[in-house]
Amino acid sequence: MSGSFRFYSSLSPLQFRDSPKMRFFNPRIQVPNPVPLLKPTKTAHPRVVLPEIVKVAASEMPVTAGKPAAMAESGGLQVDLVTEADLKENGFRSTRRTKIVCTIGPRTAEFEEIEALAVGGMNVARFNMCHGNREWHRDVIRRVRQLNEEKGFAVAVMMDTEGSEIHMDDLNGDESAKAEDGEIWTFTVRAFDPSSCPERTITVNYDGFAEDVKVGDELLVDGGMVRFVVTQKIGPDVICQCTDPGLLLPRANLTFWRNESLVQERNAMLPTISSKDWLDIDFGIAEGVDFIAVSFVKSAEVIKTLKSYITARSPGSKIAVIAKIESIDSLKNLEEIIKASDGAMVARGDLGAQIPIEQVPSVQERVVQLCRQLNKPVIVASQLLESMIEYPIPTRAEVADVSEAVGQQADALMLSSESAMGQYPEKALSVLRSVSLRIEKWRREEKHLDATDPSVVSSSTPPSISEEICNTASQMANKLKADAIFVYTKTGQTASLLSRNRPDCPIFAFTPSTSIRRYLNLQWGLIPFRLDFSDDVESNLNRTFSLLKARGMINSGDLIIVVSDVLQSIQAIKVP
Ligand SMILES: Nc1ncnc2c1ncn2[C@@H]1O[C@H](COP(=O)(O)OP(=O)(O)O)[C@@H](O)[C@H]1O
Ligand SMILES: C=C(OP(=O)(O)O)C(=O)O
Ligand SMILES: [K+]
Ligand SMILES: [Mg+2]
Repeated sequence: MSGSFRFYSSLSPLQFRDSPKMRFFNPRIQVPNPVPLLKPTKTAHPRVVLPEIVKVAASEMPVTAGKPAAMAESGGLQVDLVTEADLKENGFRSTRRTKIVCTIGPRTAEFEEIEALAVGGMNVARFNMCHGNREWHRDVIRRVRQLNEEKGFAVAVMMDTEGSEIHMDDLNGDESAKAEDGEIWTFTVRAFDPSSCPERTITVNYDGFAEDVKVGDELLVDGGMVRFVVTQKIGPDVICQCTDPGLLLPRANLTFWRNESLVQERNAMLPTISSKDWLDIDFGIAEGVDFIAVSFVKSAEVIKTLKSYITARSPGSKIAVIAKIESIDSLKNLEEIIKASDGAMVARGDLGAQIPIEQVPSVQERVVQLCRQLNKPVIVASQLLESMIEYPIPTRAEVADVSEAVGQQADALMLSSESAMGQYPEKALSVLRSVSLRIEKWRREEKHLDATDPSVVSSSTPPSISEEICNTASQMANKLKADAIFVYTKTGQTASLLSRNRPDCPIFAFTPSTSIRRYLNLQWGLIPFRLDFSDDVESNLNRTFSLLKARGMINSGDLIIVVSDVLQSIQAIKVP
């Protein structure tokens, strides 16, 4: 305890303006407010003079075109090779290794709100096609693009499909409905005018609903937030009695269980990608999203189909396909699914409604490990900071859950309702950020004490040259205690292979493509920059040294391991 308070002792805790009682000492974790601390000092280099916490936090510092130049003048750095345009184009940088995905919703859809998330460290903005309409999504996605262009961010856009899940409809415009213990409710596929919908009646989106359920089945809303037992079936109406009361929310997901197992009848045959999803995918391709996350993937086939579809529709497109692991069927085919995909998401919300909840942590661990082996980025999603939808500070248990995912070295953590419709999106983001930085640092220190740490990744068979180069470069960087790895990469592949090794130092990745830059922004430890490569290798090196020196991210005398996928080489260089 004293350790953590010493760590933060020079900081003022956040001012909890919305909750007067929080102004007094609160034993729950104190989150440093990054903003006032991060102003670069005019006279000296932040990395040299600031205390430890600031040294870490300074990596989250937004750098605008003007500031580094001013810093550079006073610090005597040579920025002659770095143009203002380079600095602007490559705006905000952070050396936090764990990336953050934020779901954008009504609470975070305005330009200023998205900007606040980007400044707060959002790497990927996620759009859930379950909610809103295409016009809404189009407008907001364009705001993210505009922000990237104007301020030099590399926030990637992820579109998440609705999928063929069974869910309730929109509650006729009501925000929620309360189901009390013992009450009788009807779930039906009938359609009603909003004004004529009978009381305690919920319409369901899946036509086969009444055929699939049996009297005696348990009906779980949102994975068990509210429970019913089926007492009677009358034509398309399923009559249920409430056994666990609670709030019914619009479009809440429905599963039914028989003898303590998930019921999979005709609903198991629903297509993973529905007709509406295909239209959403066309929309995503047209809007140039960076990632498409596919809900309720059951097998590798659907991923392969989607990837061929994207290639046919948009040849040369770089849209990456992420498999959401949330369906019970996906667990049987995990390896093939992940191999076929460009990444995976542990979608713990629905996963916890499809398998017994106590099995979710082991599935998470398995998926994270498998993705690392197969060199695919992995996102741990849902309920990380659920209480922060309402409260400005997380529970200790939530902090422990976040720490676990960071300790597992997942590529990214995701906020859902916390950022989409919660009261404290920026605070939730700041908790993910500070917990990530703290646990990453702690893990590096622990590793140095533990000589047996087996963080070397196995090679594939047959071995590939780039994989061996990246494994060796990462080991070299660790052994020589290098300050950074620089990688010059055209396709991003070499950068991914370095990230997969989870080296101790940050990996600065330079690529000529803005879309690869955004794609790399999801991956652990990569700090991607866009840069036109010249044919002269020496000049590329000097330009990137100057660029990062001007930002205070490296210093003269630092040891850099340089990897290039064009030359297939490793070099160890001291920064001039
Ligand atoms: N585009 C949107 N429009 C309106 N509400 C949204 C939108 N995206 C997310 N939300 C809200 O945020 C909540 C959390 O988002 P998410 O986790 O993506 O969805 P779900 O709860 O359906 O799994 C949703 O239940 C919904 O209330
Ligand atoms: C991320 C998830 O998917 P969605 O929010 O789309 O239900 C989940 O189920 O955890
Ligand atoms: K979804
Ligand atoms: Mg889901």
